[in-house]
Amino acid sequence: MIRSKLIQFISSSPFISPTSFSTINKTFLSSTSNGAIYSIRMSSSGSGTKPKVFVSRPDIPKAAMKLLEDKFQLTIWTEPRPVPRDFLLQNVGGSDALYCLITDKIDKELLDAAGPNLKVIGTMSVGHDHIDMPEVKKRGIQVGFTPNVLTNATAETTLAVLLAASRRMFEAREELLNGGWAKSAWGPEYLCGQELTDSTVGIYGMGRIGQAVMKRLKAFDVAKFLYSGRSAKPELKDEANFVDFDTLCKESDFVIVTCALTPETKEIFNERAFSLMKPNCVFVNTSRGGTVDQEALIKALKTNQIFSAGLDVMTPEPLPLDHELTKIRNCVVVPHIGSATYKARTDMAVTTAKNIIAALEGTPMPAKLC
Ligand SMILES: O=C(O)C(=O)CO
Repeated sequence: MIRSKLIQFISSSPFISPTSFSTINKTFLSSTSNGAIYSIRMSSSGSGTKPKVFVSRPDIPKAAMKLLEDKFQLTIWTEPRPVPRDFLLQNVGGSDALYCLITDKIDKELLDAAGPNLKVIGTMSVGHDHIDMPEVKKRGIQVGFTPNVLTNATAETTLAVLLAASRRMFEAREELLNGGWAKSAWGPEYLCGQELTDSTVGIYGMGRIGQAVMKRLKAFDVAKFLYSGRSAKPELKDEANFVDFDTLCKESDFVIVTCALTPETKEIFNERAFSLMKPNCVFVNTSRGGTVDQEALIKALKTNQIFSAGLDVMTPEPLPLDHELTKIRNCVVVPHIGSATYKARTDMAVTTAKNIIAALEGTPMPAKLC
């Protein structure tokens, strides 16, 4: 309310033209081509010689901001939501580095807007499908990312959605709240689900996160682990069998997707893949929504072709409130919280800051993508 009043006041202020900045305690206001006024914070006067870093979110863990503030002139988007595209395009120009998130699309248009000074992009993520990598490489821009530090948190989330989907936790809560439990009481088949004990678990994409998921699932007395993806990993020969994609779909009681989104994995879980799966199959996705043909998944869930799904990722994100996925009984959906622990997010932010510092100071990045 106060903010919208402030914006109204600023909009009608004769001192602020559509392209000008106005100082309010180091917070600057800028309007976009459609007339909306947003604010950014600048960490120093702007006339210094420090390299310029655009930070696309204000709620970056403090430990990382401190590292950046000490060395650079920062321009920081001030609202805890993704920076509007047109605003980013208008304000990123002249930056030496860009601190971005998976919600920021880094494409040719954005790189053009940033201009020739841009030397490094630090993405606070392990996934990088939001970055046009060929274009970035062509321009000689370095990219840093955050592998390893979010592996455990994401593996934990994978288990959480797997168990919620296999043991029908969302349905159970609904029953508790809507009186269903009061009606049926304890019943032999009431809210029964699928058990991991003696099951076959298939992991698609046995990278760092896939392996961390397998390690945790071993405690559940799984009978067999299968995995599929680009290539077999000899070091896993005693723990899991490398199989082709169809075998993974056909033989697994749980199919878990932990691969990166690439042109090869785009919508690889399609109608045909779901038709191969067992009716008791629990499908879990904590990678990217784009690996799934969502209409095909919805059909497979509605027709009980598979038992249930646990999804941390989907298309689009955020999911509209009335989206079909939110209404399907046997689908557990959570809002992309894979790496959402304080520890992981702090480590991701610090790694991103260190990547940017290293690139701008000409030393090796802790986690370099290119
Ligand atoms: O790091 C990533 O790629 C994420 O999806 C954040 O959880």
